[in-house]
Amino acid sequence: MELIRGLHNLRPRHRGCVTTIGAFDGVHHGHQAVLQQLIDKGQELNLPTTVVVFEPLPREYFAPLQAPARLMSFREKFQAFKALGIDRVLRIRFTPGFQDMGAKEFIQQVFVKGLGAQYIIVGDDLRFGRNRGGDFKLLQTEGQIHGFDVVATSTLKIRNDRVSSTRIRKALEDSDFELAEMLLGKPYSIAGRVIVGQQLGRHLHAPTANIALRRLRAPMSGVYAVEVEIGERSLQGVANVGSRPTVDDSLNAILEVHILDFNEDIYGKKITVIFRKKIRDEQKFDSIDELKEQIHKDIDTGRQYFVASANT
Ligand SMILES: Cc1cc2nc3c(=O)[nH]c(=O)nc-3n(C[C@H](O)[C@H](O)[C@H](O)COP(=O)(O)O)c2cc1C
Ligand SMILES: Nc1ncnc2c1ncn2[C@@H]1O[C@H](COP(=O)(O)OP(=O)(O)O)[C@@H](O)[C@H]1O
Repeated sequence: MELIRGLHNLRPRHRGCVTTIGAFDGVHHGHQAVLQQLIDKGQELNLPTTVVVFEPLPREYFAPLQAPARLMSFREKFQAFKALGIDRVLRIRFTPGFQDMGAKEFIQQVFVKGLGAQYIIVGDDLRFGRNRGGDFKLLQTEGQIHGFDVVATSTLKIRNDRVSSTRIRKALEDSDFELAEMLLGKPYSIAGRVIVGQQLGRHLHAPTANIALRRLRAPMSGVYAVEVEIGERSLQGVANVGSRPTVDDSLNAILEVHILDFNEDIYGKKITVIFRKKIRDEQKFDSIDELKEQIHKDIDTGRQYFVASANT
């Protein structure tokens, strides 16, 4: 799969495709249905599939503090598109210059000149261009002029309700990992590289592999029983998602996982943490000793959870 970094990197060979545009946060069941429809259409017309995404998301650009927590990083999204069999991803950086582009100009630059789109599938609530002036209708009208078809995505419902990134964020906040998995079509996970922390964990007799969350503010916080994938191995652990108020006052969110019965150096390795069950909320302790005692209780709770779930 090819990543096209910005409109200025579009070449004549990228013209002629079927395409869709959106945030695709989570690449959930609803998104997967749209992407499959796109792949089918591409095969029918013998054209490559191109997914257009904004990075950062418009809401993150305009109101970084109010923007909802993301379900996945761009890297994870890219991997999900790749796994589904999408041919190309066009990543458009939201910049001050870009935000002034009018809706018709957007259609011209992106779909007509840039991609030579033959078929576009979008949500009927899509808004684009300066002041969100462009909508589905405008895209259809322009399609008649420029010769491309525009179709609306159909709504996918699970448990009597629309599948959406917002609903998944809510499920995660409620620690309803079963519902989140049903909506996502896969268990909710966070993947990243293990970075060096304060080297305190080993003194608490609970070393923790730390993953920086960066732009990915996690959609939930607390202590969880988790599965950890390292390469082909699947291990069990307990994780904390939060700002570690007892030992750090920076408020930077981090994901830390103590892997059960494990003693290897995994700095720099890529790991995937799958959330299974919430154990408790994060707390600020008065002393490191209290924190240590609680973490060891969490480890016991995590162990009991995995023993019980193996027996059901
Ligand atoms: C299961 C678990 C639960 C944790 N709970 C809390 C907590 O409630 N409050 C807190 O401030 N830190 C919590 N932490 C984070 C610890 O403060 C942190 O892991 C420890 O300071 C080691 O940091 P280091 O990896 O940077 O050395 C938790 C960590 C784990 C693994
Ligand atoms: N059971 C374990 N769970 C997680 N990491 C472990 C474990 N055993 C050893 N490690 C290694 O130790 C490191 C964590 O040690 P720690 O003292 O918490 O340091 P840091 O503050 O750098 O995370 C991990 O990044 C990993 O390489």
